[in-house]
Amino acid sequence: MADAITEATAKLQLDEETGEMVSKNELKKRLAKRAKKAKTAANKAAAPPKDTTEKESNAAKKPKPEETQLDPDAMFKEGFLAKVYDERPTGKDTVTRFPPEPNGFLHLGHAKAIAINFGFARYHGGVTNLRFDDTNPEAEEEIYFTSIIDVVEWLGFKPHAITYSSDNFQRLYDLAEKLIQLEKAYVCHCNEAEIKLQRGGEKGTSPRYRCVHAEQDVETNLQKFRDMRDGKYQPQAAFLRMKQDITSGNPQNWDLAAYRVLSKPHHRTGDKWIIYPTYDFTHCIVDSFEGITHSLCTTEFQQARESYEWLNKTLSLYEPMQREYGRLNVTGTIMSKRGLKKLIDGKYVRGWDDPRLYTLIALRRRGVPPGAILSFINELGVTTANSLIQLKRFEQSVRRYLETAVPRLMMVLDPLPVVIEDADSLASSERDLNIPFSPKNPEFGSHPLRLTNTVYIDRSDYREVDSKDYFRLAPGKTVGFLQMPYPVTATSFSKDADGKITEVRAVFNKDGKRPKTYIQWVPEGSRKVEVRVHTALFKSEDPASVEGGFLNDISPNSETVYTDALIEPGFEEVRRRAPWPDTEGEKKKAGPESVRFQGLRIAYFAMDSDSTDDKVVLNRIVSLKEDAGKS
Ligand SMILES: Nc1ncnc2c1ncn2[C@@H]1O[C@H](COP(=O)(O)OP(=O)(O)OP(=O)(O)O)[C@@H](O)[C@H]1O
Ligand SMILES: NC(=O)CC[C@H](N)C(=O)O
Repeated sequence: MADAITEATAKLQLDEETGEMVSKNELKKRLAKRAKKAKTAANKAAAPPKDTTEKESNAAKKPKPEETQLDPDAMFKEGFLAKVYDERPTGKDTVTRFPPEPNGFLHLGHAKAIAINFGFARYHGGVTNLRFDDTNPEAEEEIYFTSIIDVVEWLGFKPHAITYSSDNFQRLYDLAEKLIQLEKAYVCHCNEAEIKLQRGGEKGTSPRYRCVHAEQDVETNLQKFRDMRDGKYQPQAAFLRMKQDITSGNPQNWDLAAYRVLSKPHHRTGDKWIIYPTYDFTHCIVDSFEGITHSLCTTEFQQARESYEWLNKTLSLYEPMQREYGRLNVTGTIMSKRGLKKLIDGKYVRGWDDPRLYTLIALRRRGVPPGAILSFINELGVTTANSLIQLKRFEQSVRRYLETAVPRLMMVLDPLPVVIEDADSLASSERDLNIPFSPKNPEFGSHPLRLTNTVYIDRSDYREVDSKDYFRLAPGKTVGFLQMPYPVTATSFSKDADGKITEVRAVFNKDGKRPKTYIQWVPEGSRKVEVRVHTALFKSEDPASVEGGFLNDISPNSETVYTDALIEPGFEEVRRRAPWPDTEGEKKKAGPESVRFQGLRIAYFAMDSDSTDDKVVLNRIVSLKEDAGKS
């Protein structure tokens, strides 16, 4: 009997509706029963809600997670990115770049750009540069540089070179002079209102025209441009404009700015320069300098492709190919830098890396593995359409990834002692348990666990008054305790003056049937940990459009802290053996968040950066089932 139970518990599955571990057969029975019930309900309804019935019966035969894992290179093998490659099949000579502006922390959307640019080159045997697009000294700070490099590596990518647009300031300047000499650029002194009129007025519908400055000769333009460089103009008093094609239907051809006076010291070039090249002037040229074969960016740059191509062609430079993919946006959160800053300054969250945010440093702190982020992006696929994804879809991907990637441990959030009165009757082999870290994968190994006379279960798994639809522990009731040799029957309980149950007493049921339901427990001497369970920070799907702004949409209880949770001793080994899983990006530098595990019947957890050697703080990465814990 004892062996049979220990063996059987290894094969238990989670009943997502009740949160219990049950045998495969029992789960099948329950699902079939629920499907039948749903079907009857559906048939009874006036308009037959066919969808519901289908959904329910689909739930009963959900494919196993392994069966739904996608080829990690799927997004490069077919669809948009495969077509882009076919236009220019460069093989091992493929060179891409990921070009963030170092003016904030990267967010989940950027992970798509990283996965695409680095993944595309890697898939074709080429390389990728991490390029800091640092042409705007007004917003850049050192901390962003370090954090961006860290995040790229954490996602498992190695930049071929880390480059800076600013390293090219001299070459860019020389090319600007060349453009003037080619009569394709002029120094303009118009103000914003005048420029707007030249570009067709407020609606862009009145006739477009060039200002007098466009008529200046090369010498005048060169002199004025040098004067800009030498500090003879205040910001806004002069700027260099490209002479493109104002008759074109594309605003990106309407004599865009190439250089402006900013008079701000730059974090790399100091006060060497007071004029700075614009994005439109810089990006295509630096792509060309770096020999980029495929310059992949988001669709808001589609119109800019014309000026991108025009400039390299006009300057007779090597021409990279720009192609555009859809942005990744997620609902129910804020990702803009300004929005995040408000949340942080207002102390609504713990910082830029608060586990409730969707910056990549926050997802990392929360414990989301880099591989889960990459597989989420791969699953979404890449097209030219922008995608608006619900957070629960992201969480579903993370959950699916974690299911086979991390070990399982028993823990209780709100411990309730259970004294097993006949525990001393056990043989020592029944007390010294050996628990596998994974029910399926023997490579995860196992750890010893000693069954003590008093164990702790979660308070929510005990009820003072039993009922028919309740399957866990109650007076006189028997349930399985995961991995224990015998089922346990509750005999009595005690309460304190406030009516709170303080202790349950129980005995083994050595001759009983195999129980249908199993709950988790931890032995005496388990480690006390603080557990933080976060739910969505915002109440609505679209916080930005809530009246009065997104601060009015903040959920009052997005963080629950359990200060007295207990985790079984197997945790120490899980901690020692981190990272879980052992991926490229975490091998080199595994932070506390790489200590990940499934807390049986509760959720997936990771260690928080607030942890010390003595005090362990855990974050919930994601629940075991959709919507659990949502307020
Ligand atoms: N939501 C997104 N989905 C996919 N790619 C993105 C997204 N946001 C930015 N990128 C891409 O990441 C690269 C570097 O981004 P950069 O920091 O310059 O972007 P950004 O547009 O300023 O981002 P944000 O304003 O959202 O912080 C660019 O190629 C950009 O197109
Ligand atoms: N072409 C691009 O990928 C754009 C990158 C650039 N740093 C930006 O503004 O967003």
